[in-house]
Amino acid sequence: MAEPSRMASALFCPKVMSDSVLKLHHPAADATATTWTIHSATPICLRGTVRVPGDKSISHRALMLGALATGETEIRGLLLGEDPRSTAACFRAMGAQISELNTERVTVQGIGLGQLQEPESVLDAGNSGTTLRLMLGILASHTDRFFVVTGDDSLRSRPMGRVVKPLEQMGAKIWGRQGGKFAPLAIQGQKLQPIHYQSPIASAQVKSCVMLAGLMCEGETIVTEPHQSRDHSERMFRAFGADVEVDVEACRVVVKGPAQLKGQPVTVPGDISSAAFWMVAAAIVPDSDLMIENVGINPTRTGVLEALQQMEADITLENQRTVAGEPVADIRVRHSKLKACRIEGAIIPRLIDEIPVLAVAAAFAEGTTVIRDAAELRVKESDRLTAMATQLQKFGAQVSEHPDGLDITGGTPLQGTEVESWGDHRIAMSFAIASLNATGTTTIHHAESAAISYPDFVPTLDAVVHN
Ligand SMILES: O=C(O)C1=C[C@@H](OP(=O)(O)O)[C@@H](O)[C@H](O)C1
Ligand SMILES: C=C(OP(=O)(O)O)C(=O)O
Repeated sequence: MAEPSRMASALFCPKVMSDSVLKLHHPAADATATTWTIHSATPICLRGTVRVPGDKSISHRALMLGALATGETEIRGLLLGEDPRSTAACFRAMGAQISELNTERVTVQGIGLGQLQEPESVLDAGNSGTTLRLMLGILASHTDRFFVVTGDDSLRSRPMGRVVKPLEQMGAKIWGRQGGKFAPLAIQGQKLQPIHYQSPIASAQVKSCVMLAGLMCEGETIVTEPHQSRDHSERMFRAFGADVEVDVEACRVVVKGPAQLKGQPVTVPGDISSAAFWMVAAAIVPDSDLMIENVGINPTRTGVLEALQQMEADITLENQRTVAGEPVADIRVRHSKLKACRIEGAIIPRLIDEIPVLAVAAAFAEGTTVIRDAAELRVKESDRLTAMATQLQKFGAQVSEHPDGLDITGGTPLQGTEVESWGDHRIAMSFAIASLNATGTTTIHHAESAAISYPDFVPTLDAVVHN
């Protein structure tokens, strides 16, 4: 537990802000878009307690496995972001009974492995790569049923060949744009054969897609990857009764099928990817002290903690515990002087979604932070390397872009500016954090995307900012 006197200052610091630091408006030309204007006229600090929303990866998997299991799955702490909503809508369209989504309690009445119904229309994964790629592994193995899947402009430009290729090796029949490389994709379900797939990329989406297809195969479906990616599927498959073996050293997973899944209670921990915004905010804004409660600290996700600790951020983990098979802690972060670090190699999949906000931390760190082996960021919701390089430069930061990373030299004071987020949630929220320690006003376009993973980002920011 935290030292009591410091806890008290974190929890009970009086809030004196009279007005919101962040203002929203909808540009006349596009009522669906939201622009954020953040004004840091007087020195601010961040204080208090934050409870981040449920983990996005675990939320998707709980809905999917719940739909494939027999019996009821009860989910507590589900993320109510747009991405899990897309997953819920797709599985409802295939016959799963999913109650109204809320954070308290969602129930999924599963219909059993291989029993999803052919949907009457196109399945829309929205902005969510996880929904589309994981769902493909499930649909491909549903014999005698036909599916068409698509997504928004961003998702239709993201590579699907990485999951289509192993599924085709298993016998799947999939058609799509450019020979199956891009959605929309059409799938004619087949009886699949198990394979040993050596994935060229460390991707939990690729691994999970093949594992999901393997659930219905007879025999061992094996996936190896160059570095270990997040292991939420492995943990949840086991909890639902599937036979899964993991060799962490060899980055290898074996699924023995056919499986029988049984509905389970799932408690979703807070998302460390959402917590990362507050960790960086508290680390860079002078006089800040934030307690971030109930954060999932699964070791395959904690690269952001290690990177920030390497940067000499003042971080302590308190109240460590295990909730529904996932390690959880409260994370306290206080402002400190940051130092540059190198982020590359095996840690990259363990902090892949946090690189944009780590780039913000680097802009305030002494020395040059080097990020490499992160070319995957070019095929996320936007090209996150170009987005961070070009827009941080507008703030006055010294950033150079490399094919697989960034060099960021900290120390130059940032100045408020006008930036584009390309409708990418992680980019929009990263710039909001940068603006807290920039002088003047920052305008962030297309920030409505925050609702993809963090619908309450703006009220949470307002609650913790003090001056
Ligand atoms: O499996 C998952 O839930 C995810 C895996 C990651 O993608 P990749 O596995 O494609 O790197 C991550 O970027 C994404 O936000 C969620
Ligand atoms: C990359 C992300 O998600 P997805 O691939 O599911 O769209 C993300 O949330 O940062």
